[in-house]
Amino acid sequence: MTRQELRRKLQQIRRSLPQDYAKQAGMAVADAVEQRLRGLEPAQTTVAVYHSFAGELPTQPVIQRLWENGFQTVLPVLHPFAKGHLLFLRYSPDTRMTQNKYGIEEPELRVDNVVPLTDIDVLLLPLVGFDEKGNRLGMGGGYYDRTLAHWYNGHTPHLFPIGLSYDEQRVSELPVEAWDIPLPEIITPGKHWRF
Ligand SMILES: Nc1nc2c(c(=O)[nH]1)N(C=O)[C@@H](CNc1ccc(C(=O)N[C@@H](CCC(=O)O)C(=O)O)cc1)CN2
Ligand SMILES: Nc1ncnc2c1ncn2[C@@H]1O[C@H](COP(=O)(O)OP(=O)(O)OP(=O)(O)O)[C@@H](O)[C@H]1O
Repeated sequence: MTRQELRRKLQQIRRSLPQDYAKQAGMAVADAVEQRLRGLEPAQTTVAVYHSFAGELPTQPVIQRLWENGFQTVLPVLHPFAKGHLLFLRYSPDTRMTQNKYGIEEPELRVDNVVPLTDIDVLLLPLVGFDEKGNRLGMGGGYYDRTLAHWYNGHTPHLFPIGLSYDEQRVSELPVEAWDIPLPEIITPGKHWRF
């Protein structure tokens, strides 16, 4: 199967999961993320989250839990000029939001609210599929691949990436491209994967 075929198939599987199953899954992952971050000083720790869309595991419970614990959170925003790149902006309950070209909620772009990748401690990221080596298949924009490249090249010593996913999005082996960077960790409702 090609990447595009796999992407379509996995997206279809994810979209067909029942609503109550999705809700339980989101809560289970919120618990696991909370466990994983235990011991970190919340006020001093910045966690990049994302707003789920297109059948992704619901991240609202994760975001809610991080706020309850006092973590600093940021959300990805499509870069206004650099195609295929993300910016990360401060995100709190009173952040003014807008919708990007894909219909995903993101903070209004204000330069004061941009947080450099070097100031982010934990990068929670979406995926469409993953395999037993931590390889990741995304939506196809290369956005997170470009973000992960900074980490992989050692430019972000504090950053730690963790993928969030349904168990149903795992395949035994993904086709890998030169720019793909495997994730060190993925949290699903059923398992905490460390690669
Ligand atoms: N929740 C969430 N936020 C995210 C991402 C994500 O995967 N999930 N991204 C992670 O990169 C970025 C947005 N990336 C996207 C890339 C492609 C399409 C998209 O709809 N592309 C095609 C259809 C592809 C398909 O359905 O297979 C299109 O434009 O029609 C949407 C978002 C930033 N924010
Ligand atoms: N580090 C990079 N530098 C330059 N181009 C890149 C980089 N990473 C990915 N790309 C480009 O981005 C495009 C999309 O890549 P790919 O299909 O792997 O996206 P994805 O991982 O599914 O999406 P995303 O990371 O946005 O969730 C590819 O055409 C690739 O050439």
